[in-house]
Amino acid sequence: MANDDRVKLACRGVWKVFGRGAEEYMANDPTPTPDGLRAAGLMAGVRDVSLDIGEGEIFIVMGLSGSGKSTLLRCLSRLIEPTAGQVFLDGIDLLRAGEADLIEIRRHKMGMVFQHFALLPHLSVLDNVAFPLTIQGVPRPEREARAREVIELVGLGGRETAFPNQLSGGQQQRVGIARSLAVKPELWFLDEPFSALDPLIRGEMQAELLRLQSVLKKTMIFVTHDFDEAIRLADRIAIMKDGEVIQLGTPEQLVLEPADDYVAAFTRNVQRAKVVTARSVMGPIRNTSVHQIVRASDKIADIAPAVIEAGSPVPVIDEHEMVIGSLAPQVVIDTLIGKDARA
Ligand SMILES: Nc1ncnc2c1ncn2[C@@H]1O[C@H](COP(=O)(O)OP(=O)(O)OP(=O)(O)O)[C@@H](O)[C@H]1O
Repeated sequence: MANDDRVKLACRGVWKVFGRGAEEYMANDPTPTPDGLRAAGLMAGVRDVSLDIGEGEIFIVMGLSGSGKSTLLRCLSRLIEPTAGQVFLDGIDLLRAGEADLIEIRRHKMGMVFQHFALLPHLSVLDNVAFPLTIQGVPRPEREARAREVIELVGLGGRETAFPNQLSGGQQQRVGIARSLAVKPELWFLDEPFSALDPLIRGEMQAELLRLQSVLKKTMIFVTHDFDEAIRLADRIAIMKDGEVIQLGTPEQLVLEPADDYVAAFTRNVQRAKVVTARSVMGPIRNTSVHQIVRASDKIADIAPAVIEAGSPVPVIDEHEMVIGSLAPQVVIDTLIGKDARA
């Protein structure tokens, strides 16, 4: 997260320990080892996680099955009660909110999308999407207008009267997304929302999500076990293993400097040129007569043809249009073929 970004959601020292007597055990030993817990018949789904998630950020939680992703997401949304730790939404301690406040916060500030969320089979697309507003007591004309707006937004305009069983899996997922957006959530939790879809539809839905985000600028916490999906969507990725966040960084940071073999195993098959930026591989400023120019934030894959075509080093500019380095065609080629250009 950039320094000047506002923190929307934060957590400090969050633990979720499963098993009878977990609270008492944690009260006696606030930093238990996995072995100690096992001996007591307990198990930590989430171990001591602290995060700051910026407003408008797409924050991905990634890891193998059983690593604790869903449990962390549920703790952050307080769908389940953490055993220890704090969660702050806009600086307010969510774990101290009373039941009534929590219902209000969930209804008005949080949206949730799950892999298998139940659309109501006897309700039309319009009524499914308007359903959360019905619960809020929003009058019919207003809730239908809002529902039509979000149905349009997710590309289902014209299908308002269809029933769920008349829609494809991808379309049903769009209805679920529209329904979660109907209440204009500030925080959007998505737990493996596209995992049940075939690869082609999945790719379309990822593109759709990025398009929606460019318009809506929600704070998004998105769980996936698919690293390709993570790097396509993420501003930052938290990698989880055995309940812990073992690395947190941009896709580029994870690919260039994986913290350990577990992270490296995810990044191995990633096309480096799709995540590495000019800033990471550029050389010193050079005098050059080339007319081409690239931005420090440009991905190598996107600028490769232009730089190779230029035939000699191309100036690199930052967000203030200042020249901060140069990018040589050979470095671009090395990145494209997966050779570590920084070596
Ligand atoms: N209610 C529960 N009681 C006991 N153990 C649980 C409970 N819920 C989750 N766990 C355990 O906590 C660990 C983390 O589970 P979690 O569902 O968060 O993993 P995940 O990374 O989301 O996995 P997946 O990708 O398979 O959904 C797992 O070992 C799981 O068995």
